[in-house]
Amino acid sequence: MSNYVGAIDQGTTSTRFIIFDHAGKIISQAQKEHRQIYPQPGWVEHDPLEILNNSNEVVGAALARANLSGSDLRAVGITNQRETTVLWDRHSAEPLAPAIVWMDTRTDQLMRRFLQKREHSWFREKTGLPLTTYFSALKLLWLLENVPGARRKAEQGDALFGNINTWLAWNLTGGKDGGLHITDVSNASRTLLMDLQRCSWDEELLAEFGIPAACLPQIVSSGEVYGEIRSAPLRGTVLAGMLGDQQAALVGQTCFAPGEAKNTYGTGCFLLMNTGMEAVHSKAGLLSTVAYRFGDEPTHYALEGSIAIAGALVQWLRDNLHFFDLAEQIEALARSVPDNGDVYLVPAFAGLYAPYWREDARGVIAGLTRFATKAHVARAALEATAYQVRDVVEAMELDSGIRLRALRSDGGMVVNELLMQFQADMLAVPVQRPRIVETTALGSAYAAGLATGLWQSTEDLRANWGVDHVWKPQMEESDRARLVHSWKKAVERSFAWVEGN
Ligand SMILES: Nc1ncnc2c1ncn2[C@@H]1O[C@H](COP(=O)(O)OP(=O)(O)O)[C@@H](O)[C@H]1O
Ligand SMILES: O=P(O)(O)OC[C@H](O)CO
Repeated sequence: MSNYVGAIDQGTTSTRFIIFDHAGKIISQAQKEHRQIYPQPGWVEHDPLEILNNSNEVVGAALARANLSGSDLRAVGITNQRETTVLWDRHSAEPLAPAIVWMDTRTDQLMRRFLQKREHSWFREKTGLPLTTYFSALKLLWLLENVPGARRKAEQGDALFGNINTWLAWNLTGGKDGGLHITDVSNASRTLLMDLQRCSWDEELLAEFGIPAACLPQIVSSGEVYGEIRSAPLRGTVLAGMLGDQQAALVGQTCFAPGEAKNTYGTGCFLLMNTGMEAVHSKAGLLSTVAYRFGDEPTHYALEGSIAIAGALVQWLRDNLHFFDLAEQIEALARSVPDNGDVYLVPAFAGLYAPYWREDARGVIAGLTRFATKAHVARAALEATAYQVRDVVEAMELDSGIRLRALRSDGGMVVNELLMQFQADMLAVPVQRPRIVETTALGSAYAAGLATGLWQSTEDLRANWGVDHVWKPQMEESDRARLVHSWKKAVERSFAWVEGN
């Protein structure tokens, strides 16, 4: 039997397909970006068909590069941008509308409607999540209320809801000719519709939101043989893993013991700490979420600090302000000045997520003087990610009572040395980058490989983890305190921009 496992990593910015071997080494990979669609302020959409086509394209390209076919893979896992909501017609396989992306805020009016009746705590107790625009429930409800005919189709089971994992899995396993309509526990825990303890759809929540059960996928584990892949180019292998991308990175970083944590710097930034078989309810503004459940093993939980805008701010400077042509050029620009020149940028483009959860916040640039240049703004943009992560770590330490000793990092931004050093300085603990930085894809490959016997247990996987680089804190405590103080002032300035909340 083959020792290769494939992972489809469908992220907010791009889709990758990576083939790994038993040691977690990359055998082949391909990647493609998809369009970000912004029809109105606050709206962010993706085209589900473009994502499906890109996924098939990168799979084909990576297989061809390694001269392999689907049947040369032992199994395939999917990992995905979470919460992003797709509703499609099961007979035509056509989406009823563009996918509503996780950071889209069009549902803020809907959110207020529900908050007039219920407190955040009611939703948190059941799901581990506050009621915000971030999670899938309100996005799905928006589609049911705004797309003509959608509610009727959903009630009759003719329209299917899914996050991107479900959409891809359904298409891979047969689509309109009998594709599996499934989601894994980690993705289901991000819908605001799943009971976090029982890991099943919660009838009270479905009734509260008016969501028909007939359109929901079946909740399955994160690693088991779900079924055969029936579409090209992966025909000949099985689908055996599914994990939300942030949970997949936790697995790829082998954070299997309570207290072990990772931080992924991508479009957004997501810090997850494994809390073992207990869902710890946060008092400091973090989320409680499912980390993973492999086959019949117990469900593992995590505390999560979600930051909506990290790498997306770099993209915004590139695409909207035309500061540079390539994301990586931000580093040279930011390094051309010795410090931030007292400029602070709070990227509250989608409100502020953890630990603030302020829907009414919007982006601000604070501290501007005639001295400030484009380079200071670029530096402030990079620093913003590190400050936001610091805020989340503070909350994580409060909730867990565990003092972080080092931060395992990964994601597209970890090639940025300036950011990584500044992060170590802001946290006053070392920041580590592992040898294999494609931890998200690796995590879902691990899920699929565990389900098909390539690895026997999670403990087996630890051997594949090793450090490539460590950034040690170098900043004086007094400098750190001064910078953090100004950042917190800037955060306050971003609040209550949107009125009527
Ligand atoms: N050298 C760099 N410095 C800072 N940010 C970068 C750099 N290279 C890429 N990025 C940012 O990283 C993000 C892409 O990371 P990735 O992990 O692929 O994202 P995702 O999984 O969300 O699609 C983009 O938002 C991009 O702006
Ligand atoms: O695709 P990423 O890496 O930006 O991750 C997005 C998150 O899953 C959103 O919750």
